[in-house]
Amino acid sequence: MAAAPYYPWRENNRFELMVDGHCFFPQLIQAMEQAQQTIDIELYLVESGQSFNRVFAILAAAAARGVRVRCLFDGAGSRDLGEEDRQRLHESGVELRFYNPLNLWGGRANLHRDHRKLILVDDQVAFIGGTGFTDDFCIPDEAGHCLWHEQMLRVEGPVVADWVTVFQHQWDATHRRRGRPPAQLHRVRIPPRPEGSEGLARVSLTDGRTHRELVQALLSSIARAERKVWLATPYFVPGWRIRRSLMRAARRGVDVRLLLCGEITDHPPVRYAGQRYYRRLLMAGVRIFEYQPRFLHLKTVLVDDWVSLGSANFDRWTLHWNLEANQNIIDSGMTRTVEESFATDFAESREWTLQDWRELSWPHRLKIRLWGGISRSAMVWLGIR
Ligand SMILES: O=P(O)(O)OC[C@H](O)CO
Repeated sequence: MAAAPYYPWRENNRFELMVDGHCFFPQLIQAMEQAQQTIDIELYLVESGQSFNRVFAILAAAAARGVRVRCLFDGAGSRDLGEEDRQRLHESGVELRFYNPLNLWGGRANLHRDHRKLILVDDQVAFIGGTGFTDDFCIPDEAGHCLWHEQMLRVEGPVVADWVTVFQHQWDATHRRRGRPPAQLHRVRIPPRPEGSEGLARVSLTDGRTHRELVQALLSSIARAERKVWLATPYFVPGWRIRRSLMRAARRGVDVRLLLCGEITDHPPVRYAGQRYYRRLLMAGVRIFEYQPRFLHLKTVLVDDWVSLGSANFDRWTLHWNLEANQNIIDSGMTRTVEESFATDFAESREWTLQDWRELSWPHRLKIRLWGGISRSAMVWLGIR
């Protein structure tokens, strides 16, 4: 059995947190414009539109000046990337691969998705986070806001070499997809927390078929939490282990807060399905905030001074099926920045109380029961624990 990938902590890295498309999209564009050797992109959501047109122009120009440009897009997440756009990528010299294209006869195999979001430039700079190349993420409205509230991380330093390995591995694996070995889940040894508090970074992954190291790392951090566990996700349907660890931490006095989406969401049923956990979480002392201004799409966790940011929603569904990638960080500057970002978002959120739960309207309760029941049945039917 092939060993699951294992990435140690690396020292001397530099980070920059970029909040929302109006901030990170121009930086992504600029980095790709300046590429001299390689641009490697692994993304879930990619669709035709203004943002793709801008990216295409940069990639085509890069390929024309001799930069090796590789795009690995998920076959489902990129279904709205038009045929013309695919064609012009090919024609401009960009190497293009699709992870697990949807197949009418594929059955459950269609559910395995590459959900990672990773952009590498010259093997020197990595961008990791939750974005795709869609207008909702990248193109601001007249008020200067992008519809989806998102974070991306710019990383430089030794850990980038690990991201290069991650991309290369998936690029090769996608090419020889046929005849994959059967799924076999195993535990991965989590490297111990290193000494120090600056510039430390580690690649953390899940491959739903073989390992969920990213979740193991989260659970082990929460189990050791002393002060705070703040977790942001747009799709909050976690498994019982994560719910239990959050409640245990809250009961022992840790400040546990969830930052979730409010009514502005692309999947209202998922929000209702997750709300069925609110009562027990609130009773355990977990504070729940629903972000109001826009669609909150962040996937960020802060446990004391440990930060994890990337593609993982920590919901049962995607952890079971997907490839996910997060950057785990210990760095005092990043801790402060992430803390401030959470504080800003909490201030723009509605906080739930047990009183709110008791006073919920019956139509709302009905939706929670309906979508909660459907979600539970789907998990049982698909054998998701
Ligand atoms: O899967 P995410 O978290 O990248 O979000 C994309 C949505 O699934 C699109 O509906």
